[in-house]
Amino acid sequence: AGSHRESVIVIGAGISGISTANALYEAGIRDILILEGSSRIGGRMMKAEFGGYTVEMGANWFYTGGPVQNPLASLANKTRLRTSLNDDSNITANVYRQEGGLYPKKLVDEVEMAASSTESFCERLSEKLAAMSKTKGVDIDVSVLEAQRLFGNLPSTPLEMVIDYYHNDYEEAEATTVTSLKHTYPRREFKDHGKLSNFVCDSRGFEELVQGLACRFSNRSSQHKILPNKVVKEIFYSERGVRVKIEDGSTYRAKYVVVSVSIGVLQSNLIRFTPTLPMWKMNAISEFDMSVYTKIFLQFPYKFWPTGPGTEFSLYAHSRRGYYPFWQHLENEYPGSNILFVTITSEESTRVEKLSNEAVQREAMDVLRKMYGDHIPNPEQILVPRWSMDRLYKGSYSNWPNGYTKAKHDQLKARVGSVYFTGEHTNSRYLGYATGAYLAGIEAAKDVIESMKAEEGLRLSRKIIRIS
Ligand SMILES: Cc1cc2nc3c(=O)[nH]c(=O)nc-3n(C[C@H](O)[C@H](O)[C@H](O)COP(=O)(O)OP(=O)(O)OC[C@H]3O[C@@H](n4cnc5c(N)ncnc54)[C@H](O)[C@@H]3O)c2cc1C
Repeated sequence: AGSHRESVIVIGAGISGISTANALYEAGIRDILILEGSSRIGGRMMKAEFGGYTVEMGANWFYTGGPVQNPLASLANKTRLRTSLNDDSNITANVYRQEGGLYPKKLVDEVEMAASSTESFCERLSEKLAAMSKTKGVDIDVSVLEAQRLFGNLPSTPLEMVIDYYHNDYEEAEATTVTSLKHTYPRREFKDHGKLSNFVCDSRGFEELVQGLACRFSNRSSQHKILPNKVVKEIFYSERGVRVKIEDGSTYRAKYVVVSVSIGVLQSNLIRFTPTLPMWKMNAISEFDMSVYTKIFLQFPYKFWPTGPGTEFSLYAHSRRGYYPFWQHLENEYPGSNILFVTITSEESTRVEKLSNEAVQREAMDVLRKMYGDHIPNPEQILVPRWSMDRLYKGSYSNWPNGYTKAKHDQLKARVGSVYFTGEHTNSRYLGYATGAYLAGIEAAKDVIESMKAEEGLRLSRKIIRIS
């Protein structure tokens, strides 16, 4: 390897990298090389076999029912992905107190109503800030928590905190102190694509959708290649092109490189750029936020939780915000699987991901015994994904922090010479979501094609000058 020069090298075979390659292929570009650090395609769309069932360690949901067709839904249709519609409309009936026992639904409904009006206020304030920023020509923003304070509804009791968690942290996987109001509210993903929550429960996994995209171009007759186990450690770039160095000692050359690794990986020192990236680029990278979202799966010898309509989701209210707060059972998707999973995020995630499985199980079981009583059995299996610890991800997905301007985000996705950037974090509308990653891939491919055309034009005009 190394002597042949490709047109484009794509780093990463997650949905954005594969989407880039597919869009380039559709534009007629044939010599593309995809270098993937792990042994598989799919990136953060990642299944796991757990207790005889397939669960999703990464992306799990896509949203439909809105005015804009979700491109992921069409891809899911093509692959005939098995999904189930999640329904959280009865969640206020399933909120547990720290010491056990359910809160009265009426009380929770009141807190939920207050949280919903806070959310409406946040949406209105966000639109006002956007308008003000435009007229004044400066980016004016506040954090979600500051907006709540302005509205006069700062959650403080365990019940208020867990409902607020469910409205905010559960979506952004980050604390409300960090998250930008203006770039988060209203949530475009739901406004555009809809609020129908399609939960992927397919033995081929959500990643099958990425496989399906890759199949379009990576057949034997095409020169597109996807090479697994190629961890990129250095990118040399100049006017003439790029040279990409792999940990295994191999080197690949191309005219252009598209980097699709997560913002967490860009913030780490896994990939060295030579020459060093300019200061504006490094600042844009280091000031963005990578959140952590952890789904912990537990399989039990038998069910001890309620099943049937309206039982799918439960909340656990603890005085420590975000302590094992969000529970879901898989009885609708996989009847008889006896699987529960709990979602934790941000600081709790980074804390828990450092613990042993045994320690996590002890904490989770203490919570479940508060919720369901002392008699319940220990799980037979536990699965703890550790996204923040994995050097190929360094977290779960990006989050737009308060104070980060649109101009800075433009710099985050801007190319540096022949180095292009894609990935979910580069899509300003649906960042964090797999849909955003897919669309980001198409955007990056367009940018590369434009450069190719510009260069072709330059070459042609030089020729014309020479002839005349
Ligand atoms: C726990 C969790 C839950 C989520 N839930 C949802 C959800 O329900 N719905 C939703 O829409 N989105 C969800 N997401 C987000 C979604 O998974 C991502 O937005 C999307 O998959 C990102 O795709 P990507 O191509 O941008 O990045 P990635 O999938 O990270 O792809 C980048 C690829 O680059 C590779 N790589 C990294 N470093 C190197 C290197 N040095 N050399 C070579 N290769 C390298 C990685 O292995 C990876 O395959 C979730 C994510 C997580 C982690």
